[in-house]
Amino acid sequence: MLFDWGYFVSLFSMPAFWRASLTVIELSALSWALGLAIGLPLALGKMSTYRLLRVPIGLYVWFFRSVPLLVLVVFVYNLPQIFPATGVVLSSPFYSGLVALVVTEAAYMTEIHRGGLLAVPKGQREAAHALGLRYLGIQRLIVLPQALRVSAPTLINEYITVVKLTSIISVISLTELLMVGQRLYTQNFMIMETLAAVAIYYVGIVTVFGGLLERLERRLEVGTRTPGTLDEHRLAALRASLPRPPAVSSEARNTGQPDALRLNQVRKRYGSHEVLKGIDLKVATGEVISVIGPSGSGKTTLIRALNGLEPIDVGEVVLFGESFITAGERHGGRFQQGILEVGMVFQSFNLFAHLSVVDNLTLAPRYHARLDATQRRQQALALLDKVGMLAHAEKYPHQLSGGQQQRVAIARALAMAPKIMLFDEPTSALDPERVSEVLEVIRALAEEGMTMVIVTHEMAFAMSISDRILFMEDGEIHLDAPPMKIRSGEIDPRISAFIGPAAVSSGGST
Ligand SMILES: Nc1ncnc2c1ncn2[C@@H]1O[C@H](COP(=O)(O)OP(=O)(O)OP(=O)(O)O)[C@@H](O)[C@H]1O
Repeated sequence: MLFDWGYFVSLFSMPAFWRASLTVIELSALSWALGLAIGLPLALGKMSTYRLLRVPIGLYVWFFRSVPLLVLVVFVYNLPQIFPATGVVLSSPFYSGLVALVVTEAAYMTEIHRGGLLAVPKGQREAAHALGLRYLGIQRLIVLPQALRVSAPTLINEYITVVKLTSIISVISLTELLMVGQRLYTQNFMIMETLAAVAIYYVGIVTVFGGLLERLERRLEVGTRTPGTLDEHRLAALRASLPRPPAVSSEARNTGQPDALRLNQVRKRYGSHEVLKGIDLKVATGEVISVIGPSGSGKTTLIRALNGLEPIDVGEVVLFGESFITAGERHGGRFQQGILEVGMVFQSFNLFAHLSVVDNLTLAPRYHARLDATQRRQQALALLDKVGMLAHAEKYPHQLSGGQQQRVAIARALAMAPKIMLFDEPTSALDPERVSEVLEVIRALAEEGMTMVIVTHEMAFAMSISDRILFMEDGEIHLDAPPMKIRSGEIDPRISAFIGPAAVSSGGST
């Protein structure tokens, strides 16, 4: 039997096929978009620490990924037999098909989104938290934009799957493409020509809409964006238009003001391992404290406890004379206000990878509705200038070296005008030749009078910049002394050896 090309071609001008194509487009787009929207909160719920959310969502995903779509479609279409009230909607094959597809797609999308959400580094959530963003703000501004980019190729693939799955809805007599074709070939027996045309209609829909989504994906991809460095001429013009960066908000020390920070008997354990064993500490306004000690002694845990990134089990953190964090309590108005007064810089920078350098700086002020958009940008540029990064303002984090990223991270923390800066091993992830550029920025802040607590392994730097050095070991502070006392040799020789003779005798150089 020959292939009837004339008949085959005539099928592309048949209104019934075009109407059916429209049905397929509507059904697939709606199912995909609703599945995508519903899958997102389900994925967040499935990752939640609350069992009451996690378990039912897990069961939903397991069940609806296991049930064949065909079975579900027929079941939903016949639901009015049990619940007559549902007939208002479900007697329509389109809406029955839509419900079945959405229920199935939401289960698949939950897992796709979960993959995207897991791909966003935890450090970025912590950086956002340290900038005072709350859960929903962190999800909306940091996590979801990046998670969606990660899962975009799989989401687009899922759209193509949905387009093809709409053919199953023909089982309940929806006049989609396959149904129109079936009606034709049962009358004229031109099976091959009709099915070939049906296939081409599907291919056309997938090509057009899948292609559009892929274009959108490419536009959203930041990894391919490579804005350049500003040249000297533009840099000079920009610099001339900038305001002075905000001054460090520190009052003169020893003026009878309460301590900037005070820790009262802070304890923290992980399981049976007590990592902080009743830490008492006072940091006066304008003071620079360096925390040193062997690996695993609790330095990072201590500094993370100072801004609530790590909950404490016992004790209290007091900020400028007011209770800030107590055991088991890291929320409420005082905590949210306090967190804005404490800036944090992380070992691994934790810049927001989907935002340009300048947008990294404006994000938190925008979230907290500080200044207007122009002022925020001007302030951000001024801070970038202060850390020597103005020429790179429009770049993305992936375009920067480690030292440059860390300088941006410092400027980002400063954008919220904190009264205290915490540094958690700010140079540990850097190549040796990049260390000094970051240390110089920290030194400049110290000279301006910023109150700072710095966890560091840079002994000479700590000795040169600090008012006091804390030596931690096994969750306790074994030494709290000014560098002068360390240099005078009045301390435990073991600690002196840890600091190293070169650093002890250096008296200043880094
Ligand atoms: N989330 C966690 N769960 C369990 N144990 C942890 C956790 N975080 C830290 N610890 C443990 O607490 C102890 C102190 O860790 P911490 O990171 O505070 O030490 P550190 O002095 O900063 O070390 P380093 O200089 O190597 O960074 C270590 O024994 C570590 O294994």
